[in-house]
Amino acid sequence: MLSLNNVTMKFGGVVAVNQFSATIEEGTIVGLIGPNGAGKTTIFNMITGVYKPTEGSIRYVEGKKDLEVSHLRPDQIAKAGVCRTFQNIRLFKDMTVLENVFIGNHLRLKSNIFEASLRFPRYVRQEKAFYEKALYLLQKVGLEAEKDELAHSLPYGKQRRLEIARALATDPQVLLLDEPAAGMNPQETQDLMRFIAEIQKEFNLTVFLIEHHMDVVMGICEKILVLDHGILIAEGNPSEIQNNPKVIEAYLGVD
Ligand SMILES: Nc1ncnc2c1ncn2[C@@H]1O[C@H](COP(=O)(O)OP(=O)(O)OP(=O)(O)O)[C@@H](O)[C@H]1O
Repeated sequence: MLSLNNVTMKFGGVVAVNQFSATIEEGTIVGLIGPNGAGKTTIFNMITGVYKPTEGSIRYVEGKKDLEVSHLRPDQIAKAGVCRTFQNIRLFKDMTVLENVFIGNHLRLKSNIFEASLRFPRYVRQEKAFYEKALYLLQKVGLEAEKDELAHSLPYGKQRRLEIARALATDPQVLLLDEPAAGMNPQETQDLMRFIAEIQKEFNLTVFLIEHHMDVVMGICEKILVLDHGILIAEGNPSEIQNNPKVIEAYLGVD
């Protein structure tokens, strides 16, 4: 579970996020929507340690873990099980599809550099397991046939899937997706929705996603949070959000 309590983020005079409180329950898919500049990506940046909130707390509780995320570095947060994709795709463009996923595993590597360079049995075993896992994830995202192609040669929709596969390779418990359907055509968007719902079940993930495609948000999210000018103006299930006058005025009505 992620719990944000009265979180505020100020950049100089700009209050990007203002006293934001929300809970993202374990095993759910939650959407974050709102007009451009509402503060959505800033919330992701605080959850992943890119920014430290000016005020408030962000707790990540799962099993025996109970962490104050705002005290941790981005790598510590990723290692604790919170992983993300970015609004602008950030792949290793000159690496192959398989290498991109393989690299995601390295967060979980147990061998040290000495064992790796001498190819100790423990390292070789791990490498083999990672290779199989990377292949499995590529098959899951429908990119097995492209495994040896360079990441930048893939069409946009497939690059987005690859980014998700790489994030999954880190064994996250919480997956943050920043506009996963951006730039996708309606068919790719439909496929992506199915895919997110599928991986959520299979890997028992908690998914928190920012998205402008309302069909994605309304189709797969159990709960939706609506942000406007850094303030949470509504929270509810898809039909509650679609019928909320404040949301229609701030966002849905003007789309
Ligand atoms: N590093 C920064 N320095 C200064 N201002 C920032 C910074 N990051 C974000 N902001 C400002 O904070 C506000 C919220 O931006 P943010 O990117 O979080 O919005 P968003 O809801 O994700 O928008 P979009 O849908 O366009 O991606 C904006 O006014 C933005 O200019």
